[in-house]
Amino acid sequence: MYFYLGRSSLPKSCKFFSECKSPAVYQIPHSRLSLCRQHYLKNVEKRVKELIEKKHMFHPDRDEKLLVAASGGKDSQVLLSIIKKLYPVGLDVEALYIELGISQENYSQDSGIVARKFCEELNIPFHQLNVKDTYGFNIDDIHQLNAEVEDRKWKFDKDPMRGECSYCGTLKRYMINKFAFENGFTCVATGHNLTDETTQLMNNFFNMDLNFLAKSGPVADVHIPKLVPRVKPLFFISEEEIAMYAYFADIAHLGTECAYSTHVPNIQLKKALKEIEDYRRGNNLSLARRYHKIMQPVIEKAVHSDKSNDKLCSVCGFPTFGKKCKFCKTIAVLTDRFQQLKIEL
Ligand SMILES: Nc1ncnc2c1ncn2[C@@H]1O[C@H](COP(=O)(O)OP(=O)(O)OP(=O)(O)O)[C@@H](O)[C@H]1O
Repeated sequence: MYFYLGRSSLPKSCKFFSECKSPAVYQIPHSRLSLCRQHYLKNVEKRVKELIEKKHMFHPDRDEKLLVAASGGKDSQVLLSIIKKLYPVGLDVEALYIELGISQENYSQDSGIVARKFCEELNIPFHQLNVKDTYGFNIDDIHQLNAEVEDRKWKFDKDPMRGECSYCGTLKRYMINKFAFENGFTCVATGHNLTDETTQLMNNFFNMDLNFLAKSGPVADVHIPKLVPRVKPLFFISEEEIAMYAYFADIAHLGTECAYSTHVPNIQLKKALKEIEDYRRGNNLSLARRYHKIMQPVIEKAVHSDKSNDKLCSVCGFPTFGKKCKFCKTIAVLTDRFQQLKIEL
């Protein structure tokens, strides 16, 4: 079987230095290189390894402890598998799943089961945290709060309600970092891919959000006390390539999309970038590469992005730019609104 994917016709045999006579199964979108199954898997692993090494993300020879944020989706499942393949021994790797309480289509429960099972297969210690057990409410509750606020036509001018995805992102980022810091991890890896990153890049660009533009990249938060450095080893691998990797390597993952994420504006942006990619092949990869090489350093300098911020939140003691961190402010505001609207949790 091979994948044509609407591109120019796929040569019959693998083009891996003309050494391989196996049938080609997939053509790498940006380079048009047609490869057999085995060489395609190797090609992706090699590109991931190169980025890990170039950016000094982690290495078995250093005394490090890596935490992979595992969601059960294809990106983090592929990431777990590649890390274990590249570093079968010597690297201390564990995984963390955050149970967010998204019940539609059993999304959260199934995601946790898939992630846990795969970690057991790979022999990676697996941890799970539950948002509701920790903070008293979950994403379903926030969804209900949003609906009630809209029904009653309430307005909070100072701090308007945001979409579920925005709260979800704030909760996940905070909980993952807190767990990593308190358990001695030296690095957190997530499955963010090229498609996620270019979509976010364009979103930040359209908003002219220079602070976010300055921060974007495969490595983040290296010099901030109590913020464990975050790395994205799949930064230059597209969503399509990851889906193909998962298929050819037979990696189990949850195919369902979160029901709350289907209406976010970024979805339209992602579609637009895909259309551009269809007639300007390699656009996303060159956008990400050139942005980080040419423009990001200029923007970083212009906004004096303070990478050495050492302020700590007056409530939780984790990093912040103001007096209170965004997470503590969010928790306080939401707790207050659940009480005002008498929503049972
Ligand atoms: N519930 C979760 N628990 C732990 N980590 C998570 C969770 N959700 C997302 N992540 C981390 O954040 C990354 C990006 O998540 P996002 O929700 O954008 O999903 P995605 O791009 O579809 O990735 P995936 O295919 O891995 O779900 C994931 O790859 C994973 O590393």
